[in-house]
Amino acid sequence: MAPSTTLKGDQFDCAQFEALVKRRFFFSESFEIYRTAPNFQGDNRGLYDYGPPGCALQTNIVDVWRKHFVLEENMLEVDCTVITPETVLKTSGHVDKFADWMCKDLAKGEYLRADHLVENVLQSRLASGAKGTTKKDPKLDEATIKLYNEILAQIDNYDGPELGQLIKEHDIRNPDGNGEVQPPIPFNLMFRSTVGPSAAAPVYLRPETAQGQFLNFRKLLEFNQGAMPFASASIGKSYRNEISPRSGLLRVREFLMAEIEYYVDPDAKEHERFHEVTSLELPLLAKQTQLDGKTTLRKMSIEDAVKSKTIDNETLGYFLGRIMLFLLKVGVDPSKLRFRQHLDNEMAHYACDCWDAELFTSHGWIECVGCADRSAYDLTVHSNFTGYPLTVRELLQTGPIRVEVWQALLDKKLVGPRFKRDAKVVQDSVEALAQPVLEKLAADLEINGIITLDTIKPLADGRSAVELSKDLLTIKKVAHLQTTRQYTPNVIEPSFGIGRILYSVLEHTYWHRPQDAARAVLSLPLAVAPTKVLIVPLSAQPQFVPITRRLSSRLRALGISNNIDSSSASIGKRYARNDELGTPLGITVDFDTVVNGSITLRDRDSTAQLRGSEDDVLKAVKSLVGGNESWEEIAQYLKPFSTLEQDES
Ligand SMILES: Nc1ncnc2c1ncn2[C@@H]1O[C@H](COP(=O)(O)OP(=O)(O)OP(=O)(O)O)[C@@H](O)[C@H]1O
Repeated sequence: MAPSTTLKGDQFDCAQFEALVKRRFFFSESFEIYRTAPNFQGDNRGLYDYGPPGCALQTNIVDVWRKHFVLEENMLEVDCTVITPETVLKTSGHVDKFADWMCKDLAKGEYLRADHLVENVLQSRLASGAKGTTKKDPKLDEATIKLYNEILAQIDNYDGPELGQLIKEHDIRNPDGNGEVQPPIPFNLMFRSTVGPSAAAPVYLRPETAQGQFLNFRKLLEFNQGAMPFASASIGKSYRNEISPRSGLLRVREFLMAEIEYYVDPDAKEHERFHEVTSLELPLLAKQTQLDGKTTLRKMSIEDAVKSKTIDNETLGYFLGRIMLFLLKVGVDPSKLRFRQHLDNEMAHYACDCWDAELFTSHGWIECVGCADRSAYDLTVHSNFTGYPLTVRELLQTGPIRVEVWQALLDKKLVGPRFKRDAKVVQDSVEALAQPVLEKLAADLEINGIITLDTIKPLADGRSAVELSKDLLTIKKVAHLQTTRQYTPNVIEPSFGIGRILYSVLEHTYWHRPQDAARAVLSLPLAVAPTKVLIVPLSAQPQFVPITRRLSSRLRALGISNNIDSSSASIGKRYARNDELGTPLGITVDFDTVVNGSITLRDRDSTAQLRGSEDDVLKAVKSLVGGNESWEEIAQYLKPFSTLEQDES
């Protein structure tokens, strides 16, 4: 796709940008040197390694994320396993439904993601057909342009058969070779394996961190002393066997996710900190706008969006606001951010509203954060399958009320002698049964006279189920005065793809100096820049060595990452190299330093320089890194300096 991002008034140059990322080793393809090795059978598409600046940038983005969400909101962080039993993902719906529609080009033996195929072909027809210079690309008429734009505006709304219809109707072919493609079929995106030498137990690599959080809900609620609402959070790798990963870090098969699950009473989706975000203006692309075939953004305050029900509820609105603040903090360009509402077909069947934070890059608009109201779906299905209540019990505000509930009673005189050491486990397993499970078991017991109950812990002989007959167990409806209310929380889930954010930030902060297209800069914010300070001695003179070492050690003691560049390159070249790495500050040590101890501080973006004593400059650096003072403020106590500026060219 043609690059159309503009930065600081210049045309974004995709090739130059990619060369920088590679040259400075932010990231690169995994197993790269094997690609050309003889008989290499592997497929390394969608797999990437991060180099030193990429690692540091990722760590810093995650660090800002943790402070912005986990610490700021007292979220309960968990770290769960990647390897997940099939049963868990069958229950969550992933085994049956976590699939994309795929077309095969039989002639080429290529697999293509159906929605991406339609999107790419129509977009390139629009791009070349607007000019209509060749026979192959005749000028498109107004009606076709309108139709293509309408299809593109709701491309995520089509299911497989509908995509198949579009492919047929518009004669869409594989752009690589122009071959016809087969009708779309679903392809499950999860990587499957087995555990243990017997290979009997099927497992998957998790496609999201969410399920591990849901399964620990009960323990998290207890940890939180039963108080609602609350959030859990998790940062970890997820795996998706993408059909055709082609857009670098944006579509990979292994990626770092940071996910929040906010558990809230379904009848009270207000948020106590909503007032903090009400006046924030979000660039919204609502469902109706897309259905009208348009992509016009509407700026709306969060307060108005929630009031008008454009955004379903306060909690969802609150998180969209917090997501925007986070993205801006790590360096996203606000003019390249939008929140797009999911269309009905695109949204999971259980979700009631869903918005994606999308960032504009040279690959078009890319979803970087999904924010969905998943209702009570996940906790309910896991609870129903396991019989383990994933619910909340709260005192009724209205006082006691009379209700009918299912009650299970074990005959204590019989249970002890029959189950001996296992009697307590059996008793606890019966008590853990949720109401819908009890209702079903009551019917089974009535019909069969016996039921099989999965126990919450293994029994002494290793089994994990017992049979209970009518003489032992009675399940009946009883009336009682209810003083508490039990409900399954709804879950609001902001889900971040760290790699997509990192890549977009690199694109958004990339530009080059107007006087020289070869001098590229990454204006990464101080908070996420891989290295905060570059220390450069004017030359390789030995007298500078103890000074640069001391400066480095003092900065380390302040917790500020730094790097000494005492290579023989000119000072301008050394600064240029570090501008490409996004290093925001530079300290220069020169002959005056040896005489009077003064050093120079350079600002990456403006190349402005200030001079002062070592103590004053380090104080200024600490202030800048901590976000306590701006460049203009430190200029009040440091002196302007310009001599070195000429050396930079
Ligand atoms: N293949 C991938 N590579 C990198 N990041 C991804 C990938 N798939 C998902 N993500 C990230 O995880 C986040 C949450 O995942 P979600 O399931 O909502 O994505 P998705 O809707 O499947 O994405 P897409 O439609 O682009 O495939 C996304 O917003 C994105 O940042």
